[in-house]
Amino acid sequence: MSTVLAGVGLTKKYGSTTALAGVDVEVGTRDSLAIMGPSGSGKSTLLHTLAGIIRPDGGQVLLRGERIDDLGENRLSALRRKRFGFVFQSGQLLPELPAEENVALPLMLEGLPRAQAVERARRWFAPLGLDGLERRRPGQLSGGQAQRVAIARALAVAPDVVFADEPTGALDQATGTEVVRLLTSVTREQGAALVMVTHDAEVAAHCDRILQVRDGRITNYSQFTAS
Ligand SMILES: Nc1ncnc2c1ncn2[C@@H]1O[C@H](COP(=O)(O)OP(=O)(O)OP(=O)(O)O)[C@@H](O)[C@H]1O
Repeated sequence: MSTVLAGVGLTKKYGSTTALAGVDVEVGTRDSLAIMGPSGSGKSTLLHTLAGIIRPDGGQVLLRGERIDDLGENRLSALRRKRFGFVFQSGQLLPELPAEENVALPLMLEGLPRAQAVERARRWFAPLGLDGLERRRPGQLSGGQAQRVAIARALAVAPDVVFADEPTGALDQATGTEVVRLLTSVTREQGAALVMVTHDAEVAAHCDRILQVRDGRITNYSQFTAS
């Protein structure tokens, strides 16, 4: 496995609460990692630390071998925009923009002219089963369709890593399964790595590996060979 993103000896405290107590983790190209664990165990802190949103107190985050946790805020936010994609539980699409413009937005932020960005964005609709929904606004989409638009938006910039925080949390079981199946397969096809927090074991089972966190420590690392 060629490592894309690694966390080495990550620690984070909030006052007297230890959110991360020395975590080592890595993900590779076309690799997917699910982070599971009880409420308050440190899952979100770990995801946000790997994504350069939270700075660790100790340890390092390395993207393709280069340290990113000590970059200045401007460089770090530019890096997040270009090299990472994000899928949240819900509510991340801009309600006033059609789906295709929501997907095009990260490309426009990178300086691509609007027409080209929308043209590139449209290519994502068929692979994600969204054909014909390009001009719908988020309020005119089902929860599952909106999450698929969010996946397209996360992948539009061809990121190294996609981070997903409870991406199926607002969906029913069947829709959630369909969304996670697309998320894992499309991310893999694009050659990106996927890091996903979920409390749902069925959703986690779509990933190559599952990491269990408790009290800020990894307690179990399981690997699937047949995914
Ligand atoms: N900004 C913060 N300020 C203070 N304490 C925090 C902060 N963020 C997280 N914590 C604490 O750090 C610990 C880990 O929190 P974290 O959100 O990472 O857990 P989690 O496993 O994602 O939980 P959940 O499943 O409930 O979302 C918890 O005890 C939490 O209360």
